[in-house]
Amino acid sequence: MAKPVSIEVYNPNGKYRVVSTKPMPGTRWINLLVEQDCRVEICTQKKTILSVEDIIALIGDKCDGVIGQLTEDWGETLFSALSRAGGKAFSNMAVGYNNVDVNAANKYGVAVGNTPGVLTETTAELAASLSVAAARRIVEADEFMRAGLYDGWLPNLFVGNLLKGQTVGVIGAGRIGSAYARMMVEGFKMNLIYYDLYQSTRLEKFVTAYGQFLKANGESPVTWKRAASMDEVLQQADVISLHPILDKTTYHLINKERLATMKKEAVLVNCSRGPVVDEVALVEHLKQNPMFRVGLDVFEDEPYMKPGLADLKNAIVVPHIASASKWTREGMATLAALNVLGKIKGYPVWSDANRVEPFLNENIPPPAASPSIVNAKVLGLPVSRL
Ligand SMILES: NC(=O)c1ccc[n+]([C@@H]2O[C@H](COP(=O)([O-])OP(=O)(O)OC[C@H]3O[C@@H](n4cnc5c(N)ncnc54)[C@H](O)[C@@H]3O)[C@@H](O)[C@H]2O)c1
Ligand SMILES: O=C(O)[C@H](O)CO
Repeated sequence: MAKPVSIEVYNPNGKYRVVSTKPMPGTRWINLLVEQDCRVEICTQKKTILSVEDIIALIGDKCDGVIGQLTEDWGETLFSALSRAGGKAFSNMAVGYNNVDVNAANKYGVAVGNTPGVLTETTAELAASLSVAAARRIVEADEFMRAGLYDGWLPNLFVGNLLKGQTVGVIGAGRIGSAYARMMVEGFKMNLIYYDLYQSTRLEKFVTAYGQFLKANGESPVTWKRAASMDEVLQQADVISLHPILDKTTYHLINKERLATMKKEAVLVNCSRGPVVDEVALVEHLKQNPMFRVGLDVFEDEPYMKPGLADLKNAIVVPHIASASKWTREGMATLAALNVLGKIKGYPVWSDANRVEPFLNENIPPPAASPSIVNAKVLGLPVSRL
């Protein structure tokens, strides 16, 4: 029998019951639900990762929709519980939804939402920050300073890598990968090599135009290349950032063999999902190659790190904060709430999940649509004409 969970309730007499498994930033998402006759219940349990049992208890006997988190296991058990409670909608408060079994949701006719776009630039900025921090050894130097070890400028103190003129490699040049590539190309004048299953024409045009601009101003132009294989990126790039989705094709994409083909002084950044990298192999590679550096936002067995990683000076580790800017997190909460609300109210699905800005403007009411439902096609949901 699941233990009772503590909750905070808004608009107790609302017609539709919407549950959020976590308190989320901002109040707009709550107001939007309340204005549309929802009773909003927010789980305030002091437990970071809720179990399936905890969430079943939250769903209860009657629940129209749930906003959940990437730490939760949304599979057959939870979708059947939600369906039994009359629920028709679930939204992750995240763009990645590898924690969700979409086939199970389809089976129960539950719409699955995610939150693309609003976190693109914020996540790319963290990947760029980790790239610079790793290349220039910023965290190591900070620790050295705080430890009182600095006793004067030295020619060899914390020498790192110059980014300008080097090659940045992007694996998974979707929304975030492309935004990161633009930052590194424009900000540090790096050349680009990328690998994705699809061509990113917009990104290529951007780099071409920027290269022409630099040339017209008497500077060396930047270049781009779409690699035929991921291995080409790993072998040629000086800084490599991983931005694919996590699925069967990207699990352990970076393994022992591939690490061995990378440059000895390369920088590897992961802001996608932990299991994209074989972390045990990475720890061994970092030990063997002290000038190889990594910046990691995500880990294979979150919240844990593989043994040895925390002791390595050539690794920068942060706790899955890539999307953690106030604007983005509030926007993610809004998109997740509107995904659920849209399905409850029978609204159509927004036609372009890459253009969610109209939902984020606080000065106007959001469009009457669900911003992003990943299984809309399978469920045969209508698409907005707006
Ligand atoms: N660390 C964080 O806090 C954080 C924040 C946001 C997103 N993410 C992760 O980043 C991922 C990407 O987000 P996005 O909005 O850019 O998604 P996106 O769908 O726009 O981009 C993903 C790209 O990966 C490519 N891809 C898929 N399989 C591939 C493969 N086998 N090899 C190479 N490329 C492949 C796709 O073609 C696509 O272009 C999310 O799924 C999520 O897991 C993490
Ligand atoms: O997928 C996502 O959205 C992140 O991991 C959290 O922002």
